[in-house]
Amino acid sequence: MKITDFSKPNAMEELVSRIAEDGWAVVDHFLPADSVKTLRKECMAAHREGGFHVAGIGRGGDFTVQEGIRSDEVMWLEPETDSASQKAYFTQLDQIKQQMNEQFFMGLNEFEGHFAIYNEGALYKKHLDAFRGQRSRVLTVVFYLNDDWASDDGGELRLYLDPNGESEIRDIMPIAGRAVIFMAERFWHEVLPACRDRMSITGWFKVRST
Ligand SMILES: O=C(O)CCC(=O)C(=O)O
Ligand SMILES: [Fe+2]
Repeated sequence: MKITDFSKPNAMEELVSRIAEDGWAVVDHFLPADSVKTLRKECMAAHREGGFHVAGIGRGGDFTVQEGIRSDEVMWLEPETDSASQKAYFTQLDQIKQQMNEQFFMGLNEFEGHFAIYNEGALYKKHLDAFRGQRSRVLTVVFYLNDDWASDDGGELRLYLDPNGESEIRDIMPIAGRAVIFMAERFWHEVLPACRDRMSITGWFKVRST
């Protein structure tokens, strides 16, 4: 699996062309290690303070909590945050947005995202992120905050590259500083259960709905 190293020169060009060509990309060192560490601390502190809620499926009147399908807890991020690390994350995302819009006319607009904690054993079964009939969520970005993640910890993001089948999959470990970016309407994916707590920021770029 090709991984773009964001600490190397020309990584941004490589990343945006991979998203444009393949529809998905994996990036390591998306933020400096100390920012990732701070984000992890902020995530844990907010959780301790009770800021999270059990995630659900669907929207508005269709919203339901179904722990057999999805069992993470989330807390939405505030765009006007005081946190320097959250600002650094938003700044990185903004660069990607600008490049995707300038080079590939993607029309990405606002970003909405949340911290997520998957407690030991939690999962998110195979799904698509874009709600049917709505074209607002176009690009998914998942960013991982987990130190020292080992291959037998589980918790991989399983990405299905073939929209019609299950043969072409990629299992991606949720290691600290790694981002996975993919087209929200195109890629089915799931979160496999882990044997330890798993933390991330998941979010979506939207296009203006007309
Ligand atoms: O945490 C991940 O790897 C993916 C999370 C996800 O699929 C979602 O929140 O929609
Ligand atoms: Fe998802």
